[in-house]
Amino acid sequence: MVLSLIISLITIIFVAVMLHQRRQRSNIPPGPPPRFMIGNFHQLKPLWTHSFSEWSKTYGPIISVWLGSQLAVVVSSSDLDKQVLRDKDNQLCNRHRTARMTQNGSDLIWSDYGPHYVKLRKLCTLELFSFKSIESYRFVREMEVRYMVRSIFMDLMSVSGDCQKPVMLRMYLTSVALNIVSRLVIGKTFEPKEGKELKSIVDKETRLPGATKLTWRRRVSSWFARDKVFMKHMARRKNWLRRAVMEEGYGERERKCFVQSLLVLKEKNETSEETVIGLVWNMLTAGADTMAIAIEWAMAEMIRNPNVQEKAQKELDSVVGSGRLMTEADIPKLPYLQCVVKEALRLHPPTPLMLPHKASGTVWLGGYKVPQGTTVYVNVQAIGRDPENWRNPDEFEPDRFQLDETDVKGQDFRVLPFGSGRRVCPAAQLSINMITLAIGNFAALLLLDFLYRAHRHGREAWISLLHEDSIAGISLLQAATKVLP
Ligand code: HEM
Repeated sequence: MVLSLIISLITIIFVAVMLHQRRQRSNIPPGPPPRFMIGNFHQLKPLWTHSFSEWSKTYGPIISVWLGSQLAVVVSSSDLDKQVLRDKDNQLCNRHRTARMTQNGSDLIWSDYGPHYVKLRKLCTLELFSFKSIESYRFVREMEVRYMVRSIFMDLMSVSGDCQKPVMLRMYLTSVALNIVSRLVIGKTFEPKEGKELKSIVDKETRLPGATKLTWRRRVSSWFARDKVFMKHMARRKNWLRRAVMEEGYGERERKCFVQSLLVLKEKNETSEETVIGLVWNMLTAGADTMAIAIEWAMAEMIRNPNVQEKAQKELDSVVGSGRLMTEADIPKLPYLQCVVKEALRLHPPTPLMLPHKASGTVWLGGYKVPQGTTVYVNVQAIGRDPENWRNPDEFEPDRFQLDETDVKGQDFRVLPFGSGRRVCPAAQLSINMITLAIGNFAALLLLDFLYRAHRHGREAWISLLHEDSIAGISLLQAATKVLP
């Protein structure tokens, strides 16, 4: 009797769940058939953007993907990204938070759109990313880039004899980007020991559940162990931030910095320690890798396309000459170099799926239903390569940007490396300045000297440009590029 009651109850619950799921799935965009419980996890490649782009070819520019029981909708056309980021931005500007790693939304990146978010965004815009603030830190960027070019050069010179030791640009780029962001945010650079610990924390974070580079088996198994793993990781991250950012004599920084303004707000009880720590973490993690990846790709494409490199160098020669290094003041006079940066960001956006948005209510996109709570991804990598919008979309042709004043900061929906709308990257201008400055300095100085040196020594010279461990998911591994003429 009891047994048959239990069986009937289980059957009723099962049928109710199935009916609910079926209702949920009606009218949603098409997509690869999901499996019970795991959805499409088992089909996802380590770089999700690749799977999404392939599925879009089969199912169309708006697809459904099931991440376990969580529905995600991915859009891959400029018409649809306009709907997500402009027309229906107010219903799609919340964030999908996967774990405690996302600060429970007390920071800026993972906060839902609301009074807390608006307050933080305003603070960041005024204190960090205003025109005045960006200008006031110009000397820091120029100093750091020069220092980087000099250390690469010195390291190359120290390579002895026939040794073809590759130079890992990523190493220098990540450290220069981190130095720039940390000076901006906490008014100092990290000690080598602090920097090492930060790197180890970030590396660990990419291997935690929710990270994109896990196999589906590890993802599913770690899903169940997530609480314990997260708690341990978060405690480590918090301790590091407390030590490196908050405690160590924050009053004695080189100059006024963002964290000081945050701590004043905290003393007045206008913000919490969690938010201060969250914001600092946001900037350090959002800033360093993205800029490094963009510069690395721009360099890789210049070396793959000697005609582009030659044109950029000619422009630099005529504007900057050989007597000094390029500065940010030269950028307006270097239109071709600006096009090189735009083209690198079009073809290789460092965050190819942007950051996940969430539907705050039911939204209709392209005639399909997107239920409340759905995670929405914009595949900016696929959109930047859409043959509907771009001629020879897979080719690196900076000239395409010379014909018109195409914007890459969120106004033109065919190319959105920084996103668009309410959640657009607040550091777009800062990043563009930094990338242009870095490749201008590389192109003007490093490559020419490098070629000269290689030629003089009558041997091959190699720069290893890309490496495996890229957050944005660069698939080209260890591409050692031959640079002899
Ligand atoms: C090439 C460099 C960069 C690229 C391509 C990039 C790209 C992006 C993208 C695509 C988003 C998400 C937009 C959306 O969800 O709609 C974003 C958000 C964000 N980025 Fe960047 N970013 C870069 C550099 C930086 C730097 C240097 C910083 C800080 C110093 C930064 C801080 C942020 C923050 C705080 C957000 C969250 C904004 C919000 O949710 O309101 N980014 N970025």
